[in-house]
Amino acid sequence: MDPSNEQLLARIKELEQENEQLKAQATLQSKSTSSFPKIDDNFSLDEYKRYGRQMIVPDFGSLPSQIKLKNSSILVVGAGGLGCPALLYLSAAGIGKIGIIDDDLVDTSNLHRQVLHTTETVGIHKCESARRYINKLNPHVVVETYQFRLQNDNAFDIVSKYDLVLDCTDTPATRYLINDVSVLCGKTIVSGSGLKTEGQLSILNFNNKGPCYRCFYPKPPSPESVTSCSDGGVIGPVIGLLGITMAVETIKILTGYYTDETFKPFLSMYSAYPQQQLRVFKMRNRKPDCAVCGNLPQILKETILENQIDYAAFCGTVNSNVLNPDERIDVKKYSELLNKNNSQVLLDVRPKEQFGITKLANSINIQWDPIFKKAESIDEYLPQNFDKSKDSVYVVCRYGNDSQLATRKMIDELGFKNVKDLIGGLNKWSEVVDSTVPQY
Ligand SMILES: Nc1ncnc2c1ncn2[C@@H]1O[C@H](COP(=O)(O)OP(=O)(O)OP(=O)(O)O)[C@@H](O)[C@H]1O
Ligand SMILES: [Zn+2]
Repeated sequence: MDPSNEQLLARIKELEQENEQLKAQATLQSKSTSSFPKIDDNFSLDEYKRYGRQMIVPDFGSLPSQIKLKNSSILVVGAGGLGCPALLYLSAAGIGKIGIIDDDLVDTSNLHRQVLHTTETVGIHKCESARRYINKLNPHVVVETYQFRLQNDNAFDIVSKYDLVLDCTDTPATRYLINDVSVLCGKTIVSGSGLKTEGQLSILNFNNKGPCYRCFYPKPPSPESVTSCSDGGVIGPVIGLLGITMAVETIKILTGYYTDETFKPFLSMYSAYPQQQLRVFKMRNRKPDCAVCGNLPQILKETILENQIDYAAFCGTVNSNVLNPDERIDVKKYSELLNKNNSQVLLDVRPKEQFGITKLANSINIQWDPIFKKAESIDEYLPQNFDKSKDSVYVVCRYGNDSQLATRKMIDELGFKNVKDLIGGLNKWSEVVDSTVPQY
């Protein structure tokens, strides 16, 4: 397509989206001001009816608890697999103000678990997609959205505006950032995570007295250990269940069910396979010498935060100095090379489940982890007359992170002289060379 037409179509799509947002806001405003007049100091008839079934549950705490929810504000970091179900139930429950921060756009691969987003909202900001859903579900909730990443330079301003923070990001770097900033701002954190068939939940810095994440894990892991692109996937309802339990705990905290006396730090772990299991472990109290929540003077704590790793650069990409430029190859160049000569070895270092979904022709699959642990096994898979000292090997993975680490290892430790990493992996291949290769 002519590039100017493409730009025009993209602009039309943007304008259509803006138009829809304006219409939705206008409808909402007219509804929330005129359709639901208050019948007392607190609620409209609609709200009494809407929240009645939870108000009558004795543990919930009746009308006073519902009023507390209405007067509460929460910040949900990440409108993904954990954030969507948490947002769904918390907005339905009647939290007064909900902030959502996420810089990502809705992708088709999100839809099996990120239940506020729909096929219709693919391509738009997750924040906006979530806001639309919540507005339809419960117009009494005020939704504030931040369509960018939470990072060092904005975290204090944003976190300090809310009563409680839900960490729904599941990324190690952001987990430390949310922890440190929330502790310094005195906010309780409800934190969740999930992978494959399992998940965990904990409450951190409860009432600014409970233990924080650094009481258990004082230092962030090294960038290399968290930038693997073999992400392992997750079963939708497993992460959904964790998001919902985060909503339950948030309600208990905001309604005052837990007190300083009754709250005991815990970590709950859910496994779906082979049989459902929920285990709750007691955790220890605050560590007096914790660098963030311990008994250090405030000024020192802030210095600790300032001197931390660059959170924005921490996630998503392997250190750019893992490989030299001559140890990497552009996917386009590699495809041209293939057209001339088809004899080089292409090593695919993804897990076998992913290799089973899609692969490039004539590739050999040896997963990055086993290569790392048991390097000699690579030789068994190579063609018989393969000469490590001169023959070429190209290494590919899903996004191009693991392949860099594998390439480094093969050159430094395994005696390969001619190894190159395919920049950007299969994803890039699908974008640039062959769009029939599915991105999953
Ligand atoms: N620092 C951050 N600030 C704002 N949002 C964040 C931050 N870190 C992560 N997120 C968001 O948290 C959400 C986490 O969602 P989830 O773990 O389900 O994965 P995803 O990134 O959507 O999916 P996939 O891994 O398939 O691309 C994402 O939408 C991501 O953009
Ligand atoms: Zn601590």
